[in-house]
Order: sequence, then structure tokens, then C-alpha cells
Amino acid sequence: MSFEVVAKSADKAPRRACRISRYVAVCLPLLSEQFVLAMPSSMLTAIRLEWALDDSTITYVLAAGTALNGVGKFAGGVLIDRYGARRFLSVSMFLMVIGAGIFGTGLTMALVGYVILQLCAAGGWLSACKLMEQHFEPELWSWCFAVVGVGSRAGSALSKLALGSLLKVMHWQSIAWSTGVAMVLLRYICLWFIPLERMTPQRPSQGYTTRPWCERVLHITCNPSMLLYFCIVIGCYSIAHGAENDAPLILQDALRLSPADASISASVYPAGLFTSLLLAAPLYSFLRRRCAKFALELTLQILAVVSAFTLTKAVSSGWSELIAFEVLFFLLALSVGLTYYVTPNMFPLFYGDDCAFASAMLDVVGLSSSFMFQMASSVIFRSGGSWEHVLMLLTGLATFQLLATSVLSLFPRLTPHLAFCEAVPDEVTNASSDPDLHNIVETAQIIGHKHEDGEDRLGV
Ligand SMILES: N[C@@H](Cc1c[nH]cn1)C(=O)NCC(=O)O
Repeated sequence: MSFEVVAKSADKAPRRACRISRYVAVCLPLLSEQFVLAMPSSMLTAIRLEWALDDSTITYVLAAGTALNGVGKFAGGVLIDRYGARRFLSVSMFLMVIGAGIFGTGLTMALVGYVILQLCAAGGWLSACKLMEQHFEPELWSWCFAVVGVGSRAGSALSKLALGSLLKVMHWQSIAWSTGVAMVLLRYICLWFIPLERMTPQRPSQGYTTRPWCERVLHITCNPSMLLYFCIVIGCYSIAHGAENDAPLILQDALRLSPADASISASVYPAGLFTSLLLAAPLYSFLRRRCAKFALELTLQILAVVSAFTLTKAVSSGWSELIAFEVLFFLLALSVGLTYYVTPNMFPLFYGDDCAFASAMLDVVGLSSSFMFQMASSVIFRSGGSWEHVLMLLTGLATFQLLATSVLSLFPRLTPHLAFCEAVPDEVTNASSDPDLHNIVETAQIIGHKHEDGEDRLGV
């Protein structure tokens, strides 16, 4: 082996390590936050027994948690754009250590700890968005979202499994304190991985960071692309959250399963989401052409409509085969995973300096719609409806998401963040993996867009 070859491969190793550490930096904060955030719900069975809480109190506390998470999203978006993800995470993860500690003190203080955890954990996803925008080229954003999704799922699954098992040998308060101690360590590791300098050229800010917040909100939301992405997240968040919550109940009612059997069988749904992150998301990133990406996304969304519709039929016609329900829930999760974790989330990154706030807006719309879906389900049941009607609503939402995506696919100007798919000639991207060359091409595209659209690329 010549000296040059040895020198080249020696040179590749640190570059590979650097690339891996960038992915760790993006996904580890959300993984850590999901781990700590899932702790209160893992402790719920023990707390309910100790304080004799009734189900409606628990439902109210959980709903309040979702609302607090929404408030945290807005605050997180503003603070991350202003001070950066690193500084934000440094403070918010420290506050989560305190939140977990206070949660472990018991009684009313547990509620204070819960509020702190919900508010601070809201920034994990937004920090990931900010870090992606600053440290990855747009071509890699879909990979990153897949990695972040895997991290998020792994964090909450690990928490439920590990902390839930610890309940057999430890009191829930000691577990809460231990989670706080784990967070000290995780905070240190996260901050160690997050790069200090941005690694991609600065995307031109939409220039609104210093303007009044209502003007920023209008600027970010009132454009055709964002409005269509709002329609998409209304559909996919409701399906992703609604089906996950309802799957054990539907299985229990349709097949007369015991609570334990129903929860075990319903684990096929998170498994489907995970499979989607491992298969559909990498395939989406691998596809180079805009039309191929949309073809995959639309195919999966058609599959979501078909699975939701068949589930409705299965419930209304009284199917009794567990395997049929398992396959349908798996397909529904598999088909919704790409849209829930990847595709709409790439658009807010195009706002450059305002990207965390724009991501927060998208997330709040998605979370609110899944909250509304849960409310609508309870109204359906109170007015004499059944699972069949809830699943019909779910089918309608899947169709709504499919229509909005079809409109986006028809107008390339509505998806400026995918411009690299069409505008970068294959020879250029094939010839070199040199990030500098990519940056030059990308800057040229940005200038091209500016030239076409006037100063504001989103046409507002
Ligand atoms: N708040 C959400 C953000 C999001 C967007 N798309 C998917 N998730 C979040 O962080 N969720 C974590 C999760 O695993 O669902």
C-alpha cells in the first residue's frame, strides 16, 4: 500500500468520526429529553395507587401537560433562534434536572416538577431543527430527521422499559431522583457533542428576528407552502398520536382481549413507526429526484387511507382475526411515519435564522390538531357513536393529508427546500462530495431563487 493511500484512509477516519458526532449532537438532546419526559408517565401507576387518583384527574393533568408543552414550544422557538441551540439546551436540560428532582419530592411539588419538565422538554425537537439547519446541507436534512426520530422513539421506549422495571425494586421518588442524576450526565455529553461553530453557510434570514412577534408569526404562517404543510401535519399528527392511543382500546373492544393482551398486541403500532424510520425514511433520502420523493410519499399516504378505511370496515363488520388488525395497524404506522417524522419538518428549516420558531409553529398546529382529534373522539362516544365513527374521521384526515401533499407535489415553487433535487446537476453532486462545492451550488441556487422571486423567497 502506497504512502498516499495510507495517508488518505488515515485522513478519512477523523472525518467519519466528525460526521457521526454531528448526528449524535442532533439526536442526543431529544433522546435525553424524551427519556426524562416519559418518566412521570412511567411512574403513573405507582402514583395513582399511592394517592388514590381517579381517572378524570389523571386525564386533566395529562391534557394540561400537552398544553404546557405547546407553550414551551413557542418560548423555545423564540429563545433558540435568539440564543442558539447550545445555550438553550444548557439551561433547559439543567432545569429538567431540577424538574425531575422536584418531581421526586412528592405530593403537590410533583405537579411543579411536571410543569417544569413539560415546559423545558418542548425545546428538544426545536434544538434538533436548529442544529440541522446550522450544521447540515439540505440534502442531508431527511437523513437527520430519520435519526432524530429514531432517537426520540428510543429515548421514550428506554424510559418506559427501564424506569417501569425499576418500579419493582425502587420507590417512584427514588427513581425520579435517579432520572435527574442521569440527566446531569446526559446534559454534559450532549453539550460536549454540540459544535460551537456553524458548519454550513448561513442561509439568509427572513430578517424578522428583531421585528414584533405578531409580524413574525404572520410572515411565517401566511404563505401557501406553510398553509399546505399545516394541512399535512393536521392529518399526520392526528393519525400518529390518535392511532397510537386508541390501538389498545380498539383491539380490546373489537376482539374482547384482556387489558394486558390488548397493550401487548398494540405494540405493533410503535413497531410500525420504527420500521418506517428504518426503511421509508432512508429510502426517501436515497431518492434524488423531487418527483421520486413525492411518488414515495404519496404512495405511503394512499396506503394510510386504505389501511384506515379497511380498519373501519374491520370494526364495523366485526372481524375477529387478531392478525388482520395487527397487519392493518402496522401498515397504518408504517405509512404515516415518513410524513410524521420527516417530510413536513424540512420546510421550516428553510427560514434560516427563524427556523426554530417556524418549526415551533408547525409543531403547535400538529399537536393542537391531535388534541382536537382526541376531543372529537370523546364527543363521538358521548353522542352514541362507536370506534367505526372515530376510524371514519381518521380516514378523512388521511385523505386530507393526501390531498394537501398532492397539491405540493404539483408546484415545485411551493417546496423551495427541495430545490437541490432538481437544480444540482448529477455530475456536480456525483463528481464531488466536497461540502465546499455543495455550498457554492447551494448559494447559487439561493441567489437564483432571489432573482426569480424578488427579495423574499417565500413570496410573502
Ligand atoms: N414535538 C414533537 C415534534 C415532532 C414532529 N414530528 C414528529 N415529532 C416531538 O418531539 N415528538 C417526539 C416524538 O417522538 O413524537
